[in-house]
Amino acid sequence: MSFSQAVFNGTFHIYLSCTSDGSQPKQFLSLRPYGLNFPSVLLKSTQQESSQSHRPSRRSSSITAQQSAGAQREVVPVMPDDVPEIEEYIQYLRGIQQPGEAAKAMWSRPTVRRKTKIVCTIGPSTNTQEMIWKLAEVGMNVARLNMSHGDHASHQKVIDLVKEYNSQHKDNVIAIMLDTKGPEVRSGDLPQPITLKSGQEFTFTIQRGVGTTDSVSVNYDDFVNDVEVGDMLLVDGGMMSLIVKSKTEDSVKCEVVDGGELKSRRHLNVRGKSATLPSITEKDWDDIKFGVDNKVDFYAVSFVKDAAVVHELKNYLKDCGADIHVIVKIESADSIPNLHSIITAADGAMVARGDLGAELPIEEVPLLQEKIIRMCRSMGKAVIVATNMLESMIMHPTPTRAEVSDIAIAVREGADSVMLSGETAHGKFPLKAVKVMHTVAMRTEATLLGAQTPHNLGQVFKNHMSEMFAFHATMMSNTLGTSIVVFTRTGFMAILLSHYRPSGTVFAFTNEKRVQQRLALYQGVCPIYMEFSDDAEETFSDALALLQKQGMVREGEEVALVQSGRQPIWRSPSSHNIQVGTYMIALPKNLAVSMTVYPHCIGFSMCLIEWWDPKRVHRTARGSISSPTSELVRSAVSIAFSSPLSLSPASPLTTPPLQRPPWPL
Ligand SMILES: Nc1ncnc2c1ncn2[C@@H]1O[C@H](COP(=O)(O)OP(=O)(O)OP(=O)(O)O)[C@@H](O)[C@H]1O
Ligand SMILES: CC(=O)C(=O)O
Repeated sequence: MSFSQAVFNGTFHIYLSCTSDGSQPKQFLSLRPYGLNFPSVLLKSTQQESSQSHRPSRRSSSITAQQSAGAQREVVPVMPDDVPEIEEYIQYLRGIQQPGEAAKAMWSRPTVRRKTKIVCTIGPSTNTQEMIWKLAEVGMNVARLNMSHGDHASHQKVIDLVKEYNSQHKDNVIAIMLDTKGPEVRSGDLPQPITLKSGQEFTFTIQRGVGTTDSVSVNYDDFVNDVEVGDMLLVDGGMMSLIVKSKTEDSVKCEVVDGGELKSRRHLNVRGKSATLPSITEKDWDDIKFGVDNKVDFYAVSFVKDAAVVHELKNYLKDCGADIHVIVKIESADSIPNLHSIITAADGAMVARGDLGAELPIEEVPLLQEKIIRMCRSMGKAVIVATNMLESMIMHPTPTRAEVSDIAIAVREGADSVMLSGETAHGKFPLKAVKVMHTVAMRTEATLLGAQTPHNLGQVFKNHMSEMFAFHATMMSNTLGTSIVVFTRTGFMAILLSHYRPSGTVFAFTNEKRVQQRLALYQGVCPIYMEFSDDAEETFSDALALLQKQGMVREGEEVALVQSGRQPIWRSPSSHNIQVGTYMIALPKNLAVSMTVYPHCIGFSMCLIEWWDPKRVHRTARGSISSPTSELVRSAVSIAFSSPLSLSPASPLTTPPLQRPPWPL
C-alpha cells in the first residue's frame, strides 16, 4: 500500500491506492500536517460547466499532496512534548464529532431522519393495505411475520402488500423479516380460558386434546423428560408460574405459584432450561422454504443454541441460491455460552427478551442486552432489541415512562433496530406506538455523539482497507457535518459505514433492489435504488440530483462520496476514494461561489480563491488554512499514515483503527 495522492478538490478528495499485488510497502511515508511540507500543486478546476440551471454540479478546484522522489520519508513519532497538543486536538475533535448544520437540516421525512430503525410485527391489527401503508408512513422500516401465528395464506397477503408498497415508494422501502416459530413449547387449546389460583394443583400432559379446569395438553412429547421436580414453569414469560411437584410417564403435576387466566396455546418455559428440541423444526423448514419462494429479506431464527444451526441454514440457502440474511434470536439459556460463535456465523442478532427473560433470571436481561449489542457492534453485525418495548400501548394510547426509557437505552446502546410485537400485531394503537418509538429514538439520537467506534471492529472484516475507509469517511463527514453518499452493489460498504455510526445519514445507492430492502434494517442507512451508468461522474451527478430533488440534501450542502468496499464499481480494484464536496445547482460562476456558505470549509476557500485569482490559490491555500481546514489535511494524512501501520503483518489489527493522529500538531 502506498499513499499516492491526497487531493483537495473543490472540496476535498483523498485517494489511497494499494499496490496491485496487495503487498506491504517497504517504507511508510510520514507527512507532517502543518506547513504542508509536502509538494503542493494547484490542479485545474474540474467544475462541470453547465448552462442548465437544474443539474447539480460539483465545485472542484484542487490541491494535490503527492509523494514524489526525494520527499521526506522519515516517520515522525509522537514526542512527550507533543502530548498536550494532542490532548487539545482530541478535545477539539470530540467537539466536532457532532452533526453539523448540514446534518441537522438534512431530512424532513420522519422515516429518514431517524437513524434507529423500527421493526413492526404485522398481525390482525395491521395486516391490511391501509395499515401497512400507514405504518410505513409513520416509520416502519421492517415488517416482521411471526410464523407462530397465522398461516401461509395470511403471511402471503402481507408479503404481497409490502412488495406493492415498495414498488410504489422507491425512496422508502420496507424489508420483510420472517420469524420462525422454533421449538416453542405451548399449552394446548382450551374451550375457554381457565382461572388458576395460587396453591392449587394443575397438570400438564403430553396426551393430545386435553383441556379441562385442572389439566391441559402440551405440544412437546419430551416435556416430561426435560423437566425435573422443583423446576419452575413459566406461562407467557412469567405472567403465571407453577412449580413441578411430581411426574408420571405422560404428565407433570404442578402447584400454581402465581395464578392468573390460562388461555389457549400459551408459551411455556422452564426457568434456566432450554427444550432439547432442534432449533429448526419440520414446520420451520416448511416456513423457511416459503420465505425462499417469496424472497424475504431476513430470517429471524428462534431458539438458536449453537452456530451449527446457522451454518445448516446458510448452507441450505446457498444451495437454493437464496440471498436471505440470517438474524439469530438470542432467547435460549443454552445460547449464552455460545454467543460469540453464534453471532459470528449469523448476519445479525435479536435480543428476544421475552423468552430470554423466561429461560434466564429476569435481572440478567438488561445485562445480556448490553452485552449482545456490544458484541454485534464490535463484529459488524446488525442487532435488534425486541419485546415489551411499548407493551402498555397494546391497550393504552400512551406509554409508561419506563417503556420510553427502555427505547432510549436501546438507542443509546447502539441497536440498529427496535421492535414492536403485540403493539402492532394485535394492539389497539399500532400507529401511535410507532410514532412514540420514532419520536423517542429521534430525541435520544439527537443527544448522541457520532462516530462511537465499535470496540474491536477492525478484527472482523478481511477487507481491511474498506474498514479503514469507513472509519475515515465517518471522521471526515462528522468533521464537516455532512451526510455520506456510498455506491454499493452488495450493501457491504453501507453496512460498514453504518457500524461506525456517522453523525449524518448514509445514503446508500445500490442497483440491487434486494440490497436496498435489506439495508432498511441498518442504523443510519437510507437505501436508494438507482441504475448505475458506466460513467462514474454521471452516476454521482444523478445520485446527487435525486437527493436534491427529494429534499434530502440542500443546495450548497456538502456530502462525502465514498468509493470503497469489496467490489469496485468505477474505481480500480486497488484504489479507494473519499471525496467531500459541495453540490449545487450550476449558476453563473460569480453567483455559484457565494452559495457555498461554510466559513470553515476548504471547499469554500478554494472555490473562492480560484475564482478570484487563480495565481493566489497556491499561496493562500498554504497560508490561510484555518484550524478546521487543517483538520482535513490531518484526516488525509491520517489515512496515509495509519493504514499501512495497521496492516503491518507484524502488528495484526487487534485494536480499532487509529482514532487519533499519530503526530504532533
Ligand atoms: N400473523 C398473526 N396472526 C394472528 N395473530 C398474530 C399474528 N402475529 C402476531 N399475532 C398476535 O400478536 C401477539 C403478539 O405477537 P408476537 O409476535 O409477540 O407473538 P408471541 O407469540 O407473543 O411471541 P413470540 O414473539 O415469542 O412468538 C401474538 O401473541 C398473537 O396473539
Ligand atoms: C421476540 C421473541 O421471540 C421473544 O422476545 O421471545
